[in-house]
Amino acid sequence: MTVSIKAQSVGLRYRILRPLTLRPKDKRLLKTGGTISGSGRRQHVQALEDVSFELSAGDRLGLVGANGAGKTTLLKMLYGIMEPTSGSLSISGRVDALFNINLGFRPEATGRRNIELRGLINGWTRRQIEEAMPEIIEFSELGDFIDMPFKSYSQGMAARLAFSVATTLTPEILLMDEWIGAGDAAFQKKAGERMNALTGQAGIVVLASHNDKLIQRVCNKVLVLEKGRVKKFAPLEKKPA
Ligand SMILES: Nc1ncnc2c1ncn2[C@@H]1O[C@H](COP(=O)(O)OP(=O)(O)OP(=O)(O)O)[C@@H](O)[C@H]1O
Repeated sequence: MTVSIKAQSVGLRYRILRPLTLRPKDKRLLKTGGTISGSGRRQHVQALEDVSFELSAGDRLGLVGANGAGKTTLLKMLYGIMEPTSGSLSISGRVDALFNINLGFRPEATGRRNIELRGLINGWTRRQIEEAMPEIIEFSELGDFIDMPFKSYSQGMAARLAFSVATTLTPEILLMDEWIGAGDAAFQKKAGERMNALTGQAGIVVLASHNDKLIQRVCNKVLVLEKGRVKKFAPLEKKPA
């Protein structure tokens, strides 16, 4: 099976029930967020509208846009947490996501124990986990900290652990949020190389970030969202280093 993502005129509308207010609407055009509509208590936010793009094996997409432009909403849809309310989205390939570094990690458990737990949650066998363990620990470069509780890790150390676990047994489609920027320059370089390897093995990476340099380094395509609409979807020219 070939790995691919195809979004055709995808839209997503959040429904909101808000308390009644007599306060007049703020008519100023805001730069952030989708479009609010509706009347009375029943309102909705159009977070994505008419979003179309196609990705195939080997693509590394950078998802960019201002706060509230719809990046997280799109990632959640690609992950299958939410269905589009209009248009169609078809995805072939096993999807894995790294949205929030701390999500799913137990603060009191050691890094090593957390690797086991993550593995079990993701459906690995104990044997697979045992076999992958040395590589995960080595890639994370956490050294003796691997046997310290997760809560004693810095954000960057947590990012190293999360990334190492998620990419050692390679997913076909990897979705990621800004957090990868938490790693230091050396780790980001290594992570970038691993993402290249992953897409080299016919995978797809989608990375939402406000960090232009990171997107430039890691991605080959960019999707710019503005208030839920596609402003640009284009190949990314590699700038000379
Ligand atoms: N659960 C929700 N209910 C209602 N509206 C929501 C919900 N989640 C997000 N939105 C709205 O959808 C729009 C897009 O939000 P989203 O989180 O996708 O943006 P983003 O591009 O990831 O922003 P940021 O850069 O700030 O993380 C915003 O207008 C936001 O207010």
